[in-house]
This record gives sequence, C-alpha cells and structure tokens, in this order.
Amino acid sequence: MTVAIQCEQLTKRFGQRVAVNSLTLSVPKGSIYGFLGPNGSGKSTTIRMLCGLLTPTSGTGTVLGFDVMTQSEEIKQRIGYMSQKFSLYEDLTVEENLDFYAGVYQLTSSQRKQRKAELIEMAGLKGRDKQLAGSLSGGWKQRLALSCALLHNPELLILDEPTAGVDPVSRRIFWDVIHELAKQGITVLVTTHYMDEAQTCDWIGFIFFGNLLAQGTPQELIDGMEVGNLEDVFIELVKREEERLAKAGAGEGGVR
Ligand SMILES: Nc1ncnc2c1ncn2[C@@H]1O[C@H](COP(=O)(O)OP(=O)(O)OP(=O)(O)O)[C@@H](O)[C@H]1O
Repeated sequence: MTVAIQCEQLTKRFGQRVAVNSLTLSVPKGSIYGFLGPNGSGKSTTIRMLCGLLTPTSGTGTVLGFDVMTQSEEIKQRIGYMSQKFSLYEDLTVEENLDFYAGVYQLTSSQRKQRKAELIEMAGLKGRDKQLAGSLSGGWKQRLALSCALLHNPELLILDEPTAGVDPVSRRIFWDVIHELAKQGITVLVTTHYMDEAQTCDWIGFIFFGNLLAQGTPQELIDGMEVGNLEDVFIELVKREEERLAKAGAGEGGVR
C-alpha cells in the first residue's frame, strides 16, 4: 500500500493545552479519509501540521513522502488546501479568481488556460466565468474555491469542513466532485460534521480532545461498535471517552 500521509505520535501543544495528542495515522494514496470529531477536538490543528503551516511539538510525519518537520515548502507546493474560511476575492469574477491563484502557483499561460477550462468544466461553472464571486451562492463559491485549490494539479487535497453551512443539494454535488477526483488518483483528507458525507469515505478517523479514538472503514466502525450507523458510533465513542476522563479525574481545560 502506498501512503500519501503517514504520521506517528504527532503532537501539538499550545502552552499547557494538548491540542493533538500522539496521533498515529496513515492515509493510503487515492483514498478519501474522513477526519471527524466534535468542535475543538484537534482536526484543524492536525491539518495545519500536515499542510506544513504549523510545526508539530513532537512526533514524526510525512506527507507525499516529505517530512512535516523539515520540508514544509515541498509539501505546500504539492497539496491543495481549502481552509474553513476559504479566501475568494468577492469583487473579482470567477475567471479572475482562477487567474489570481494561477499566478500564485506560477502556472505558465498555456497551463493556466488549460487548467482553467478543465476546472470550470469540472466544477460546473461554465457560463459563470464572468460572474462576480461575491454574487455566487454558497455552493458555487465552494466549488470555485475547490477549483482554485486544484489549479496546480495537487496529488493531495486537504479540505477543512468544505461543506459547512451549505444546502444538501450543493453538498451532494460537491461530494460527487470529490469522489471523481479520488477516482483520478487524488488523495483526499476531509473534515466534516455531516455523517451522510462521512459514510461515503473510504476511511474514517475519529478524534476527541486531541486523541484519535477510532479508525477504520465506516462499516468496520459500525460493526465494531455493534450499532446501526456512524452517528451512533460517534455518540458511543464520546460517551465512553467522557466516562474514562471523568474516572481519570481530568477537569475541563486540563491537559488530556
Ligand atoms: N493557535 C492556538 N493557540 C492556542 N490554542 C489553540 C490554537 N489553535 C487551536 N487551539 C486549541 O486547540 C484545540 C483544538 O482546536 P482545533 O481548531 O484544532 O479543533 P477542531 O477540531 O478543528 O475544531 P472545529 O471543528 O471547531 O474547527 C482547541 O482547544 C483550540 O482552542
């Protein structure tokens, strides 16, 4: 199995707070890995370490074969990242936004022309090229942001809650695009709070208070927990962990 992401005992502390605690995970190339967990559990911190935006406190990790501690520039060049608050220029058109990011990624004019055409097609943005990004609805904005993150043909796409607050139809269209990209061999690491989306991932990791509590295929997790669906898996995991923490006497805000 070729892996796109591999980390062992990756840890990030902010002062006394352990945001990510000794995280060990691997994401096979070409798969979709859903990274789930309640608010504040450490998902974004993990993602920022994997993107080379935040230096881990300890542990080891590679992304596309590059070291997260020492090769963050190599990593940044090869991944597509869409943050929770993706930045589009609202007063620029769809095409101008793509042009801007093509400039950031230093695409040649022929690469730019080709990728723009491919991505406008992929995202279903044909006919909207001259529309201001600010006038697009949430679902379109999101697909434009995804297109911007894909301009440089990244091998790995990291998406932090890409569908938060978007209507169900737009979410479905967005996920169809994600699955299509995975079919083309792109690895996707995505965080979501929507269990219907999580259910379609190849792999799932569940993080709570910085600890990875469970990892596997959606069906493995459901079967292992002997419950009916993923939502119940997570409710059960949280319940068990809270009981464990209560027994261990860990107070709110303490080091966990
Ligand atoms: N720069 C920082 N300085 C101090 N604490 C931080 C910093 N970034 C994150 N944290 C803390 O680390 C913990 C994990 O936060 P993180 O943003 O990674 O969670 P999350 O799972 O992505 O949450 P959400 O679903 O709300 O985005 C939280 O307690 C948060 O307050």
